[in-house]
Amino acid sequence: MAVYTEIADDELASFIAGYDIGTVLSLKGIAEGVENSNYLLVTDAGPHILTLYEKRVDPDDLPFFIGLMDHLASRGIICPLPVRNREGEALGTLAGRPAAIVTFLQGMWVRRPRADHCFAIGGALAQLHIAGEGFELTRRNALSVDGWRPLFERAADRADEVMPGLAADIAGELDLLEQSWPSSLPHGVIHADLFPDNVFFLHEELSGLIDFYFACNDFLAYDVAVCLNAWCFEADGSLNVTKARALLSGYQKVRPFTPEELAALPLLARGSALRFLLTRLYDWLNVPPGALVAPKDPLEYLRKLRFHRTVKDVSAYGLIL
Ligand SMILES: Nc1ncnc2c1ncn2[C@@H]1O[C@H](COP(=O)(O)OP(=O)(O)OP(=O)(O)O)[C@@H](O)[C@H]1O
Ligand SMILES: N[C@@H](CCO)C(=O)O
Repeated sequence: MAVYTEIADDELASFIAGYDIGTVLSLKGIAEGVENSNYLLVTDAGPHILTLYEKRVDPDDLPFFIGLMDHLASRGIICPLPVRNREGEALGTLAGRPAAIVTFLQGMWVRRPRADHCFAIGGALAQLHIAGEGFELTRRNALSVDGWRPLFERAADRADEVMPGLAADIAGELDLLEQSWPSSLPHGVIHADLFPDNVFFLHEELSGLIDFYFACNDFLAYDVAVCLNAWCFEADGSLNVTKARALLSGYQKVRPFTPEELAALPLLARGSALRFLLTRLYDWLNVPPGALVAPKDPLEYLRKLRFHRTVKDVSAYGLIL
């Protein structure tokens, strides 16, 4: 459960008094997520999500995230809409943290994605990439290749507590990725964290995308690589080729890959695996005292990384060249 910051009743009451959303009926910490503190806020106007932004969110990035949700929603992507207070502001301060209220989306995330879910998410990702065109703000991806070494350096001396030899394995991978990372591929706004727990389905249909707090400008195919890793592997660490093919086909149907993107995908998948290995490793070693959070397993991403090291081309992901 991710609730890092508790909210006092009087603070909540004065925060909500600035909005036209009625009076508070209940506020419950949400037992999911690891990044921010999320609450289900029910008022007599209905359910909302109240988010307090925590450590990994730079407050200067919040206008990008809020503006992006508005932009994408206006172009047909089903995502939370920031709720504005009477002064027209979507961002405020609550319990000493930057805070926002967004609309509540119906649906549930899928614990065990099937190939049809993967096909749907591929299509939705491509739609998101197209809908992101024309968004006027930009945000550098702080967790792309040039952010990995500084992150590793903050965890390196304790990495072998998680698994003997892990630090050396990561160091070798970093060297390789820094040398071979692509310098130009089609780019635009990416979600960068579109895991199953950030995608809702309702009655078997994709019903919404959430959690835009890693969104940034980067290679579009890197976002595909993030999804490939998050949606298409089995619990035992093996790739499910049927799911991978479904995800990539769902994407291509909406936005065909360029040959350069296809050629780069195995490397992008390695980079994406390393990115989540590193953030999970750091979080595993640095759980804040008293926080209600279950850190995620870094080694799941080491297994994915090792798989991609064996991949020669996208036929390993079920695509026919
Ligand atoms: N707009 C929304 N509508 C409905 N439920 C939501 C909404 N936003 C968040 N939630 C609920 O809160 C949970 C955590 O939200 P979110 O994924 O944004 O948190 P996070 O801490 O940033 O998580 P993550 O670890 O995925 O980065 C979601 O799994 C979902 O149950
Ligand atoms: N989706 C991330 C957590 C949120 O950044 C992970 O599974 O590591």
